[in-house]
Amino acid sequence: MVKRGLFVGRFQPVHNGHLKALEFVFSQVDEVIIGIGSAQASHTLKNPFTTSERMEMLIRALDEAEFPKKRYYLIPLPDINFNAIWATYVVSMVPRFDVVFTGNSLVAQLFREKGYEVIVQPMFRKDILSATEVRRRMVSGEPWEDLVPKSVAEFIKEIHGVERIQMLATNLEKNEKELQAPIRIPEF
Ligand SMILES: Nc1ncnc2c1ncn2[C@@H]1O[C@H](COP(=O)(O)OP(=O)(O)OP(=O)(O)O)[C@@H](O)[C@H]1O
Ligand SMILES: NC(=O)c1ccc[n+]([C@@H]2O[C@H](COP(=O)(O)O)[C@@H](O)[C@H]2O)c1
Repeated sequence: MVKRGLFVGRFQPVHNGHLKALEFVFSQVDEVIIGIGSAQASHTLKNPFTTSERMEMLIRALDEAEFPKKRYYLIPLPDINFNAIWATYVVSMVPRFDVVFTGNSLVAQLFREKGYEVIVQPMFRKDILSATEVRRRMVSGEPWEDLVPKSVAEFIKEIHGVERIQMLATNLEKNEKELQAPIRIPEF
């Protein structure tokens, strides 16, 4: 029987750390189930991209890295905000798997408590290879392209992703300023 591994991330956006982690996962199992976490979320500073955009990034990045499509499944996983039953919920949403690969300690704990084998995958340059850092650079106008696969950088440009994040940041700043502005009591 094929050995399947589960790997969950939000991929906001896909970066070279994810690719390194996935290379490791592909070296350990025959097939990889890639869960796209917080699938309901988009258009916020923490989760700027839609699930369909994140899927497209994964497909292009995995093509670029020459992982054959028949070796992976992409499955959107909306949050349920209910940690005690999250692992059971994931099991109900994806095909059978044998082992979980993660660097997220909560994900590791929730699956271990349900009796699953969990392998903590190695981290690669976490100081710069994190989606938080990619988004920070996009907002501040710093170069971010080297942190993501070439095909992902091209796709983000195609969909005007940087403009979207910068707009979200501007809107947030504007809303914060409005909230801080003194309330004017109209004169009667
Ligand atoms: N630099 C990295 N090297 C290896 N694995 C990584 C790296 N960054 C994230 N991962 C793995 O990706 C999964 C989490 O995916 P996620 O999309 O949330 O990444 P993230 O960069 O931590 O995101 P964010 O910064 O937005 O919270 C975890 O299993 C984590 O171990
Ligand atoms: N209770 C829940 O809904 C629950 C619990 C654990 C992880 N998750 C999700 O799994 C994903 C894990 O990815 P991160 O490593 O980016 O946190 C996220 O989308 C996170 O929201 C959800």
